[in-house]
Amino acid sequence: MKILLSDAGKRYNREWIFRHLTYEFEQAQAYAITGNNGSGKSTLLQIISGAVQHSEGTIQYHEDDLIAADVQHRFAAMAAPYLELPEEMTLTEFLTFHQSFKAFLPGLTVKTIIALLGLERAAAKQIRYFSSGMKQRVKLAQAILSDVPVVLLDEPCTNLDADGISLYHRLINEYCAERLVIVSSNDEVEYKFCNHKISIMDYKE
Ligand SMILES: Nc1ncnc2c1ncn2[C@@H]1O[C@H](COP(=O)(O)OP(=O)(O)OP(=O)(O)O)[C@@H](O)[C@H]1O
Repeated sequence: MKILLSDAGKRYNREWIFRHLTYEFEQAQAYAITGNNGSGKSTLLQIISGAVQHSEGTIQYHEDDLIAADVQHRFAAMAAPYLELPEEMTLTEFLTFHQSFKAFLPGLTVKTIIALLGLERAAAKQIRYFSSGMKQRVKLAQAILSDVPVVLLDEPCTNLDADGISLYHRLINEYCAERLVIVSSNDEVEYKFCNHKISIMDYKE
């Protein structure tokens, strides 16, 4: 799996958020997108995920051949503070539902994932009653444990306590070595495992 950005740019109204971004993301590598608040890190990650449309240039996913733009989303999973969980579902219902359209990594079941997250006692609780840190653990699990080659993480340690941060590092170490991981963050705790760093500030006009 490769993601190729060629002369990519994004403009909101008259303001270019970034421009002339040419970059190759490769399998089994981890990338950090860094930059000041409001510089465009989340925007770039959402463009890579396909959730936001870029204004110029191209974003291509390749796996042997070029992957059509309308099916790129099948190859990536994302966790972000602004992506909501279905509040009315219980944790078990949500993970079962998720699995019906995006399988989890081989060997993982809804039950083992709940145990991995340390959320056994909340398995039958509606997500609306979860704390912000509990929700963040669930978001990380659905992104990192989905059976997809590309994992996109926006501010992955938002709302996590020390145990939650250890869980995050454990999930990365155990499940991400062979995948293409991109983290958008300003906090080294979130991206210290990344072996490539992209500063969005280098792609301002
Ligand atoms: N839908 C939108 N319409 C107009 N402007 C937007 C929109 N979304 C984001 N922006 C602007 O794009 C810029 C980049 O925002 P973005 O959220 O990508 O920054 P960021 O680097 O992730 O910030 P932070 O570190 O605070 O999370 C900001 O100036 C923001 O106001």
